[in-house]
Amino acid sequence: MARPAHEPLLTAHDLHLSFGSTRALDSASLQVHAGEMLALMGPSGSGKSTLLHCLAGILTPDSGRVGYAGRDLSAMSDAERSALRRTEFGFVFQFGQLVPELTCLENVALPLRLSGASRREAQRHAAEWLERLEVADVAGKRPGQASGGQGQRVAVARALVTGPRVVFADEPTGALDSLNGERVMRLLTAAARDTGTTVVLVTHEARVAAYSDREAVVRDGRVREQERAR
Ligand SMILES: Nc1ncnc2c1ncn2[C@@H]1O[C@H](COP(=O)(O)OP(=O)(O)OP(=O)(O)O)[C@@H](O)[C@H]1O
Repeated sequence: MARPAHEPLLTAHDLHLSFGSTRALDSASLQVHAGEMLALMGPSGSGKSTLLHCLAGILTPDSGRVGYAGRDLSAMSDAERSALRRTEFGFVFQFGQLVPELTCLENVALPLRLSGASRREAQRHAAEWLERLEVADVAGKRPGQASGGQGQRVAVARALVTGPRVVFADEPTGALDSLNGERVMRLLTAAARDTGTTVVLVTHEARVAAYSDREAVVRDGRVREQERAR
């Protein structure tokens, strides 16, 4: 059934999550609309990554509800949640998401291969995405032979190659110098806008958040400032 256009694509409602005695989320609520790019900001340890992981169905909150496209993530089985992550979501992290033994091309082709695409088709599509992210020259290299900035652009290509509806990015430029960080953000933003992909981004850098449509500030496990339109 089609959802009304104004309904948010992703919602977190009153999330609580503790790790032992650490209260990581304390009544966190958030809404993300289809096609928007939202930056989660806030001090270190405030709960940004935990909130991102709950929205992406990687972590299950102790209480509260995460909704995606009108479905309740907490009501799904583990298998349903992992299928959703594989088919609808893409991920970019700060470090280590590429398989070191595979070439950059094979890394980008991997999610397509896992969804059943032929090797040839997957590699053709992967090569297009490497081109788009301006890293076609590292296609045959292993990630260890690429620079940090190139590696992150390969990671963005890998996150987008399956045509996800949402990309979750946790400090995607955190390990890069400012020039490379800007380049990753420029290309990620352009690709997301072209394809209408929703992006939820965790960053502590204002110049990275400046690429987003909207910023939400997480403090003490709660979203303190939301809907601050840019
Ligand atoms: N797996 C875990 N086990 C125990 N404590 C955790 C775990 N993950 C997060 N925490 C704690 O939960 C709180 C929130 O962590 P989280 O990583 O969400 O913060 P953050 O805002 O993303 O921080 P940073 O900007 O430093 O990455 C912190 O106090 C952190 O130490």
